[in-house]
Order: sequence, then C-alpha cells, then structure tokens
Amino acid sequence: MIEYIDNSEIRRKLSLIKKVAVIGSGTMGHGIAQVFAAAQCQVKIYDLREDLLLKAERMIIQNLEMMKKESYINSGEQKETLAMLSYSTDLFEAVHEADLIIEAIPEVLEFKHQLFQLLETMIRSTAIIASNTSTFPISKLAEACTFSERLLITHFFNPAHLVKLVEVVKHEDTLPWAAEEVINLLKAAGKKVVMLNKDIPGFIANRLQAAVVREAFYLLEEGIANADDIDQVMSEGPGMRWALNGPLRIADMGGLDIWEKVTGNLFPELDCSTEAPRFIVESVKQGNLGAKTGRGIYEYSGTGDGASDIRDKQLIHLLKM
Ligand SMILES: NC(=O)c1ccc[n+]([C@@H]2O[C@H](COP(=O)([O-])OP(=O)(O)OC[C@H]3O[C@@H](n4cnc5c(N)ncnc54)[C@H](O)[C@@H]3O)[C@@H](O)[C@H]2O)c1
Repeated sequence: MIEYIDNSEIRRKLSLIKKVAVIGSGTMGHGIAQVFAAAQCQVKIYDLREDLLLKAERMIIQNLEMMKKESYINSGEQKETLAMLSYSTDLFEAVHEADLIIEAIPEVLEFKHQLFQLLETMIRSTAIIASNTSTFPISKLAEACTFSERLLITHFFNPAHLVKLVEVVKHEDTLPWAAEEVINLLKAAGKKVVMLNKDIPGFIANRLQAAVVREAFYLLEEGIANADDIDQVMSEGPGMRWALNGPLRIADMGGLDIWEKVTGNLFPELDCSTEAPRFIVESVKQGNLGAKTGRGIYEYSGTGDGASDIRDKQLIHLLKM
C-alpha cells in the first residue's frame, strides 16, 4: 500500500489534475465520474448516445440524493458535485482539454484498443490515460497505443462512488509522476489505493473474488446448500471478518500451524475448474443476467433497482461506522 502524508486538502490544491474525462457512462463510468466531481475536478462524461448520458445523470442524482438522505454528504456537497459534471456525445469535446482520461467501456480488448487509437489524435500531450479494465494486464492494453508512458490501470469497484478500494497498475514505461498524480488525486477523493508491484490478469481483488466464486458455484451445483445459505455463510462468517482483516492477517491470528493443516487437507478437495461455472453459462444463455434482468440466481422485482438501493444504503452505513 502506498502511504502519503494524509492531508488531502493540500494535495488537492497542488494536483495537476483539474479536468477529467470519463469515457463510458454505464455501471462503472457514472460512479467514477461522481467520485472525481466530488473531489472538485471538472468532469466530462462521454457516451455513444444521449439517452445513455441521461440515464447516467439520473443515476448520479439518485446516488447523491441517497448519500444526503443518509447524512453521508450535505446539500452543499451535493450541489457542488453536480455543478462539476457535464455530458457529451462528442469525444473530442469531452477529452481534448482533459488532464486525466478514464475509460470505462465494455471489457473487450479490441474496443479499448480502438478507443486508444482515437484518443491519440485528440488528447493533450501530457494527459494521463487510465483504464478501468477488470481483467486485462496493462501490457495488453499498451500494445495498441503510443502513450504507454502516461498509461495506468485504475480499477474501481461497483458501486464506484461508495467502495473505497482502487487498485492501480503501472506499465513498465509509465512515468512515476503520472502514477503519483493519479494516486494523490484518488487519495484526496477519499479512496484507498493499492498499487501492484507486478502486472497480472485480474489484479489482486478479482483473483481473490474469483477463487471464492468458483467454490461457491461448485457448492451450489453439487447441491451442498441452497444459494441463500451459501451467501449467508459468507456474509455472516468470513465476510464479516474480511471487512476488517484480510485473509493473510486472519491466517496469522488463527495460527499458521492450523492453516497448514486447513490448506494442506482442503486444497486437494477444492474445485479447480478452468472454465466459467455451468450455472452461469446456462443462465446467460437464457438471458437471466441477475438483478438487471430481474432474474439470476435469485428473483428481483423490476430491474433490480430496489436491490442496489438496499446494497448502497448498507454500504453507506458500513462507511459511516
Ligand atoms: N461492472 C462492474 O462491476 C465492474 C467493476 C470493475 C471494473 N469493471 C470494468 O469497467 C469497464 C466498464 O464496465 P461497466 O460494467 O461499466 O460496463 P457497462 O456496459 O455498464 O458500460 C459501458 C458503457 O460504455 C459505453 N461504450 C461502449 N462502447 C463505447 C465506446 N467505443 N466508446 C465510448 N463508450 C462506449 C456503453 O454505451 C456503456 O454505456 C469494463 O472494462 C469492466 O470490466 C466493471
């Protein structure tokens, strides 16, 4: 973990990043834009169509309204954040003055490469470019761009306006000032930043999550317990501890002699499949994508907005603790 002096106000004033462009206003993009707007950057959000931008604006308004209702921000902060945001379907207009450009478009390498090639002709020669990719190593992203010395991964978590963690990955060419600027800004925005020492697919968090999810679907498919019980085992047990201490510290606290037995005895028993779980593949084929389509592992009313409202309220309560 990078540690800087904790004086976000001074850091913010000294930061070179005043203007931010967010490309892609979907699940992640709108929340990322909100984070930078709340940190007093002028933020332009770009998407392919006007209706997508209107949806993003609506979601940011709802996010801020809930944060105010739950007394996490005041109405001054709500207004100031909204005033820092603007929306555009013109890519050049969105990016040409930006100090930092964050892409949050779909996880398709070809799309990201095409976008980088377009950006090359439009952005300032000192602009920093960050990708919110969940899985691609930065070496893959850099293959199709001429700005690898200003390229980073900033991996936010859904919902980006509430989850504190951002994983940062540098390319071997990334200049130290570019990483430092972005990390300082993220910290001033209240984020917890972890920078990886090496480039690896899935970074840290998604590798840890994927290991747990693989086993969770194995237990479900084998009928060991129903979905609700499997989820409860996690949230009432390990999840509760993991909110406060990571798996390595917990291993230390339990005793490494015990964990030698637990891992040695259990590793040979664990699922080690190398493909997406059958349950997920079948659900996707049937168009059951989870909360957003009303059905996944559970059933939801409408488009699942109620479920994300509850999740966001619970996260705000956790943050206030
Ligand atoms: N959803 C998550 O939980 C999550 C978490 C962390 C990281 N990510 C990563 O963030 C990125 C975005 O994911 P998302 O879930 O927000 O996707 P999304 O589908 O919700 O949003 C993507 C947005 O990008 C727009 N878009 C598509 N092609 C574009 C282009 N060429 N130029 C500009 N905009 C374009 C789409 O119109 C859409 O609004 C992906 O790389 C994903 O892996 C997602």
